[in-house]
Amino acid sequence: MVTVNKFSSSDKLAHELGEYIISKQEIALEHSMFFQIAISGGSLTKVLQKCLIDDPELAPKVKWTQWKVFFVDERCVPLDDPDSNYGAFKSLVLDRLTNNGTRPSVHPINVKLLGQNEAIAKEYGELMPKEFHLLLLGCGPDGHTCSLFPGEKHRYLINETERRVMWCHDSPKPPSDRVTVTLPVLADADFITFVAEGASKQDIMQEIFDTKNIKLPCALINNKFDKKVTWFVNDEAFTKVKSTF
Ligand SMILES: O=C1O[C@H](COP(=O)(O)O)[C@@H](O)[C@H](O)[C@H]1O
Repeated sequence: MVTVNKFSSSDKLAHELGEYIISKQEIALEHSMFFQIAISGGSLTKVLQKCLIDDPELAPKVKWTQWKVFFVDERCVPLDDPDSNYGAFKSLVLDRLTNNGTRPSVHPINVKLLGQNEAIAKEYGELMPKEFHLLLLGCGPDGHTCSLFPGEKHRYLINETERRVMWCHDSPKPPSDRVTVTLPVLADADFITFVAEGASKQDIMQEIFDTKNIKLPCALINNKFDKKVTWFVNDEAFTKVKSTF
């Protein structure tokens, strides 16, 4: 069964998520030189700013120089484009690390290859470590995560068993061209953690947790990797869910 942590406020959620990330950092650094993490874009980036930068208790505990940061999905746009997941992480997190000596190593997609999206995905898959200590994922109101979207048109991404990063074309959510990790990356990760907040997530939470509709990528991931999946949700997002955790 997946673990669900529910919070009455976004501030409490962010603090507990921060504690959790730091605990995973410590576990990883017991046996590895680096904490290898891959993150989503979207609303998650703001939560990361809250817990890793703005939280005075947690910020000093983040061992940034030992972090290797990758992206579970990225939009095929320049890094300074407002749609870039790297760009959002840079402006909300990296640029706020005032001391240059405390920066993580961050690995964006190779934007020199923009327009050759298959090549971007291939290169990014080769660059990624095989095993991540932690994946931090979002959940869209349609049940997508990373750039793994529901529906027949995008089933080629969910069904992939070999390639670890793939080009997602015709994304239903703009921008249309993206790259995304596939399920083999999730299978090899130590921990998979979702963050979902707000009223726009109410219906999809019900479908994921009550109906358990595995046509939705988030519900499929719950089903396949249940023991290592943890959700951080707020009460507002979980209002319609009847199942108890
Ligand atoms: O397009 C994307 O959307 C999802 C969900 O975003 P959210 O703002 O609803 O949390 C995100 O996890 C993914 O990385 C991003 O590319």
